[in-house]
Amino acid sequence: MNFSVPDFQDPQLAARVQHRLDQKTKPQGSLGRIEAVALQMALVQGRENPRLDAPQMVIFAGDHGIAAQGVSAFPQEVTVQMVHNMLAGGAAISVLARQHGLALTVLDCGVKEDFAPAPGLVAAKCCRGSADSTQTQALSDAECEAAIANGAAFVRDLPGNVLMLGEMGIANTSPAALLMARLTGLSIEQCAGRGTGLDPAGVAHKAAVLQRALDRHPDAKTPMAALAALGGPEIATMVGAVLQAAALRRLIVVDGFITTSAVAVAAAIEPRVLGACVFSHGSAENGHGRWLSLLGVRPLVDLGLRLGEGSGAALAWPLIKSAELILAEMASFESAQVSSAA
Ligand SMILES: Cc1cc2ncn([C@H]3O[C@H](COP(=O)(O)O)[C@@H](O)[C@H]3O)c2cc1C
Ligand SMILES: O=C(O)c1cccnc1
Repeated sequence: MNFSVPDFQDPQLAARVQHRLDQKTKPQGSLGRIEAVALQMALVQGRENPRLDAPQMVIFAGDHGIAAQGVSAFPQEVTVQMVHNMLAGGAAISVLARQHGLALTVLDCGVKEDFAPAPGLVAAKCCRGSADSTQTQALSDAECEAAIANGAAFVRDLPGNVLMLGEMGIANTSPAALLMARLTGLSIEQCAGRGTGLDPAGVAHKAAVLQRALDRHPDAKTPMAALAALGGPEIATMVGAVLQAAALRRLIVVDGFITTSAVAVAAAIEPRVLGACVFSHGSAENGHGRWLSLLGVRPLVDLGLRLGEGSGAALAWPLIKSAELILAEMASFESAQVSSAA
């Protein structure tokens, strides 16, 4: 596994782009975070005139053995059912992807059942669902490596220069919370949340289960060891996809808590990936805000979302697109013959 991710920090390019933004017909800095996103996409693409081409929303789907411990409010078969719903165009992400012209692909990273071939579905199984991490490693080392390679290979073949992260997998807030606890050192209570809608007793049960998983794997400390012991198929596949997308200078739009877990593992392996990531929203899931602060990043919007599926990334897409167009199309004081500040 060797991803050569560029150093997106280029002070000279940044100064040139900032100068261009400052010359546009507006008070300096008045477009706020939109200007920061424009600057970021220039640095990611390594050019003064970044353009966003064929954004790809990818739903990484997988199942989780830890679901057997009653850590989700929904049964495991919902993963398969929701994949069908997404392919049929009826899920939240189907609606939002259609609305915004985002190509939508479901990547089967390790759903328990097999799917018949279908338009918009790509098979990349590393396993048929992870094992229960309270009992054994969630993914064997070989499965985890296969998942990372699958994610990287998938992104290499993907058109466009924007990767938008979505996921589907009943119980996957559990591996995400486990990875958060292991990577940050925070207590499991600070990382585990309601997921699909557990009540307080359900959250307490989930935290107790997750503490057992952490205790079962005390030596899984490196990012790769933690990912295999505590993670899951769609998270591991996403880690490979994120590393590969950053290596290819693609902008990565991160959705909620689960996609953040994959980005955090990728960043623990190669910190430069964070430079390629735009975080769409602050999820209402308990640990998310805390994790984003520790990663030193700020989400674009806060809409009280707690769905996943890439829904927040899709909702933030128009803001990201606006940043591109402001930089590309807005006139300067000189070209529009507007007087600049006195
Ligand atoms: C109908 C339905 C649609 C969803 N779409 C995304 N998720 C989200 O909820 C799951 C994670 O929460 P937990 O860890 O509590 O199971 C993931 O599938 C995530 O994508 C859904 C969940 C449900 C029930
Ligand atoms: O933030 C998320 O990604 C999330 C939160 C709850 C349930 N599913 C996903």
